[in-house]
Amino acid sequence: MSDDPLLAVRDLETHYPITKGWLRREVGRVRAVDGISFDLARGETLGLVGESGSGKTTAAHSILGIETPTGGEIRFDGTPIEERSGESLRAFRRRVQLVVQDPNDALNPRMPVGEAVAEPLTVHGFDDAERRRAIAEDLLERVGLSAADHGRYPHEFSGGEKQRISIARALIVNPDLIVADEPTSALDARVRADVLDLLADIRREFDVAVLFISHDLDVVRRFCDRVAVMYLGEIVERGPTDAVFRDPDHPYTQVLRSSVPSLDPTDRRLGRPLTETVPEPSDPPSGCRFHPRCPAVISPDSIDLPRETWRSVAAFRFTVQTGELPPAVAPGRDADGSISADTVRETFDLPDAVSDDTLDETIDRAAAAIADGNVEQAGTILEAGVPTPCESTTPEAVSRGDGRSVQCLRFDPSVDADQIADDGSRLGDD
Ligand SMILES: Nc1ncnc2c1ncn2[C@@H]1O[C@H](COP(=O)(O)OP(=O)(O)OP(=O)(O)O)[C@@H](O)[C@H]1O
Repeated sequence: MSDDPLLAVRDLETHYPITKGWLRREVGRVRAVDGISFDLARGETLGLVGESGSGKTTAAHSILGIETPTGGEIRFDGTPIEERSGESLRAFRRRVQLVVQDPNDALNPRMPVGEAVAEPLTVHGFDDAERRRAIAEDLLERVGLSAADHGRYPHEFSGGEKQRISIARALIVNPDLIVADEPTSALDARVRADVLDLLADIRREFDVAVLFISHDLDVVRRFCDRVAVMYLGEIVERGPTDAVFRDPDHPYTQVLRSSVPSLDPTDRRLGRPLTETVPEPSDPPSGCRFHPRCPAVISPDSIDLPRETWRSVAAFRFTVQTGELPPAVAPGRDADGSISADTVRETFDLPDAVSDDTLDETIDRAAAAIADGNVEQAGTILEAGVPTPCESTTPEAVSRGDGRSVQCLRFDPSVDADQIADDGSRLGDD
């Protein structure tokens, strides 16, 4: 066995072209995965979490060769996967198996489940039919079904049972890595726990590594040794699962965690995003991609405000720029249509005046533009008058010890602590 990690992903990039016209001219790119790196050791479980659209499935499909990466490198057992061909490629396809969210996608409705479980053996040249059947029956039992289920068809099983069958099918070729893409999301809560327990058991029994993809932090916390948090194609935080979820460093992880009350109902230091709109991965924000939504976005040197006031000002800017204004101030509002700049200030929890004169004038002008129904102009005014270092500087990953790292300017030693306006380690709900 080599010293290389089982899986080493470096600067992986998978962009999808956006094309136009019958010549299919490329007019842009969806940056679904945009430079992620991680290692997975033998027998380890790594969770890849993030909201829908953050690039988790694209990352998994790139590793499996279902999608072709546009950049970076993926090494499996020390060998770049694009260098594999012939026997080495066949071995890779055996050693890495996929379990998908909906087991119906993995099972042919007209094939008895025993045959479905045994099918990968056939594909990999295992000719002895009787032996194939015996192995499949053994696996059906090991995933909690019965050898006698061998001749039954998928429709005779519940969703949870079908997922057990697809896990048996993945295991039959004795893989080193299972990529599990939302394997329990389609199941109801009780069955989900059973299938997770099964996955945990077989991982130990078969000593198989698992790349576990999920938007469900609770599930990842129960199952994974380590976690990598993805946002808009990038990994923004990583580390041992317990440590990351107990005390997340990245505001995005804090926001994600705050949407899962069961993770720690006593912890009130929760963040809410400034805006709900997730930007398009074809046009990600500059600097830190989370900055337009980040409740801990950093104020520039030039603006010195109490923290809560700065947060309201930043929320004002980014909400106006997304164009999704609260109904009270949105263009086309009911009533007689006329509102004052003061109403705009009130709606956004902005004080009547802020201590910084230039900023106060910016807010006035933007509020007046909104009162006139000119949201775009207000956005332009705020973009120029309410800058943040988070939009102009791309954060590097900063090591936080114990195998943790975070990609956030709040942890960059060169950023002035005054700008962060708290101790830099967490969001407060103060
Ligand atoms: N074949 C494709 N062509 C163009 N864009 C794509 C393609 N597949 C995915 N995308 C886009 O890439 C981005 C990342 O999608 P991906 O499915 O990898 O995210 P995800 O985190 O797995 O989300 P989900 O949980 O919803 O599947 C999304 O904006 C998605 O619309």
